[in-house]
Amino acid sequence: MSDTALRGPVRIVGTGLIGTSIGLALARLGVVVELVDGDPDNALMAERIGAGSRLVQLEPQLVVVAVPPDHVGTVIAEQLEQTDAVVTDAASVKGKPLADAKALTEAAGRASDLSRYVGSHPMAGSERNGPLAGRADLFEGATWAITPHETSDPAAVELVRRLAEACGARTVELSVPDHDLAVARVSHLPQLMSSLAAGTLVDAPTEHLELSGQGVRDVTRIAASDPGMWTQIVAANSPALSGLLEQIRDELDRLLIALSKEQPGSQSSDDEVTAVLRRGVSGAVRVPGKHGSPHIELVPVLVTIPDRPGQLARLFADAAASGANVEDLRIDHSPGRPVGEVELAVKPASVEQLVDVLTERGWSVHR
Ligand SMILES: NC(=O)C1=CN([C@@H]2O[C@H](COP(=O)(O)OP(=O)(O)OC[C@H]3O[C@@H](n4cnc5c(N)ncnc54)[C@H](O)[C@@H]3O)[C@@H](O)[C@H]2O)C=CC1
Ligand SMILES: O=C(O)C(=O)Cc1ccc(O)cc1
Repeated sequence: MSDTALRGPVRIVGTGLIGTSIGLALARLGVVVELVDGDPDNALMAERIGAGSRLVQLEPQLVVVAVPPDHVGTVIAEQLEQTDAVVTDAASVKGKPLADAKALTEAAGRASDLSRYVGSHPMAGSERNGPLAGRADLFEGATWAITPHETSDPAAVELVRRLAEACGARTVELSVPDHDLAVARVSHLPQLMSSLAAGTLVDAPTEHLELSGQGVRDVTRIAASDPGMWTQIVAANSPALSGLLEQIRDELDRLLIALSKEQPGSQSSDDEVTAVLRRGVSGAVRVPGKHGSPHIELVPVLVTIPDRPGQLARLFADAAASGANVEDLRIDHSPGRPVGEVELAVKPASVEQLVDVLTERGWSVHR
């Protein structure tokens, strides 16, 4: 294999959130996309929303496996056997699919097929699943990990890189074990922490929940993710995750001991709490900013907006008129309340100008 241009056809096996999003991104570039799914309704739905076609007569150049982690290795081995295509997958964990595919190809006496397989993992998604959650721009500006193994053909690696770039992502190449350690930290542990925090709300009285603000919404958003899928991800990455969970357990133990031994407010109990909070600040500033760029300090500017049609459009027009670039945006709106709160995040140099222009134009602004 020497031609590494992405020409298609691309066969997508698993037309849920990720498969459909990849199909939509490629189809809009004119690449022929074939859609395959164990659930015929999902393939039909993906076809209807323009992610490709269920019937493509041509042999695929590339197969993308986007099924739940437990099934990925089997589908990779099947596709390596049934086609001459390069095969990649999108699974959230890379060690288990590779081990499963390796065992199956070796058992079939076809170990050399594995040179056409290169693992990959788009680092974008959502707490929703299924084809209707798919979006052509899901991977725009996202990072996409590429995880070649020992016998991956360099030309196959290049083709998978072209796939990620065609979807608008920037690629990062790393080994399979490194990938699994990294995602344990930046994705799998955060998922479990979100689920644990949200779990404490199950029995909370309604009047407690009514006090919910943006903090609890941020922390619990991904707790709504599919438990079936995440059980598979967590099980497949258990060694890397166990180490991190032990670290958290030790910190929780120290915190609990400090809180139980001391009267609240006493010096050593406060020191332990402050240490936990300070470590959190130091960790949070290390999370890179959007598009994989280094973290930049942004300043939130809060604007109260009336809950009436057209108010957001007017706010954005006024923000644009100030010359400030809105780097990030959050809307906090509780149903039933007559106003919402919009947080515009801007670079420090733009704050003054933004606040002045919005105030002049009658907005209620606070920092
Ligand atoms: N949900 C997310 O945010 C992200 C998920 N991923 C990974 O992408 C993969 C797909 O995840 P989603 O799209 O979220 O799941 P999904 O649940 O939306 O879609 C999975 C699809 O695979 C189909 N499927 C299941 N087993 C199959 C088989 N053996 N053969 C053919 N089709 C089969 C299902 O019918 C379904 O349509 C998973 O491996 C996941 O770890 C990667 C990045 C982000
Ligand atoms: O919704 C979010 O913020 C996510 O982080 C989605 C996500 C889920 C699983 C992955 O393997 C990668 C990304």
